[in-house]
Amino acid sequence: MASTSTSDSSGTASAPSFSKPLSLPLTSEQLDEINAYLSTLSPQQILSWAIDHLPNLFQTTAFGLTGLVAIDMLSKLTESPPPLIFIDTLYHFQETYELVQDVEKKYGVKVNVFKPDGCETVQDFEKKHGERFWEVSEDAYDYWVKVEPAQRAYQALSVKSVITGRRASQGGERSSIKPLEVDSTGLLKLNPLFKWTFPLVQAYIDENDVPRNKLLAQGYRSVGDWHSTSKVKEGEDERAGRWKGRNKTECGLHKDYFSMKAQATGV
Ligand SMILES: Nc1ncnc2c1ncn2[C@@H]1O[C@H](COP(=O)(O)OS(=O)(=O)O)[C@@H](OP(=O)(O)O)[C@H]1O
Repeated sequence: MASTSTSDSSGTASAPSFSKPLSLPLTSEQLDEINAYLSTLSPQQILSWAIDHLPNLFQTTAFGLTGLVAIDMLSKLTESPPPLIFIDTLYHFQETYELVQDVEKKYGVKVNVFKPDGCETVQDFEKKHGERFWEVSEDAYDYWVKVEPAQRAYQALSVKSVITGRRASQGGERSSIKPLEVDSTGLLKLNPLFKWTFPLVQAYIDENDVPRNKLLAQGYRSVGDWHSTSKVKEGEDERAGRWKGRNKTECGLHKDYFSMKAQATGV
């Protein structure tokens, strides 16, 4: 797949012209070229480019503020925004489940919900894995509540590309995040707000009256499972309330699938 580049009159931005949708797999040169271009764009422009270029595109979201900004932007860019994927770990706060309904109602977008394998309720999950399984093995817990259901979702829906809500200013492993990534399974991951800071995200949410998690008004900032999410103090990092006091900053969804699977299943 050859690409041609076009420069505007100022000579600053160079738009690689790839097939629509992109044909996969991308070479590392193509990925670099795309990232160099996307890095010059606004989140809305990145999302428009994604709608045109990314095959079988979905948005994976836990309805965090960043994902909500993307949902709102997409609703203003296209009549048929990418469908959503929500991995229901069964341990979300009630307020998160209410937010899912608020978003469905306001935007009329389809939410594909995937739960841990063979489980409809927490009781089902605890029958299989025991109570407080996250205290037994964090990695195995992450695999069975998020990584495996996500992989099942991608296969069931023939997903080739997802929009995520990760940003560089969230720090840790995200500090050097690029607009477009290819994971070890070949899935394309687009991070349209990779450059935005928390205040920018918050201002967009307020200015556009985007529905948000009611827990935010109580001092929470980043919301995951109830047993690993706490409030943050003024001046603390936005993700400081996730796995507080533990040496952990990621839920496994954005780690290498094959090593997560091997750790949890031995295969
Ligand atoms: N449960 C679930 N279902 C679907 N997608 C999910 C889920 N958890 C995380 N994500 C995706 O990862 C983005 C970052 O989430 P977080 O900052 O909460 O971190 S973490 O992934 O939980 O470690 C998150 O961004 P948002 O869209 O802002 O929520 C999603 O793109």
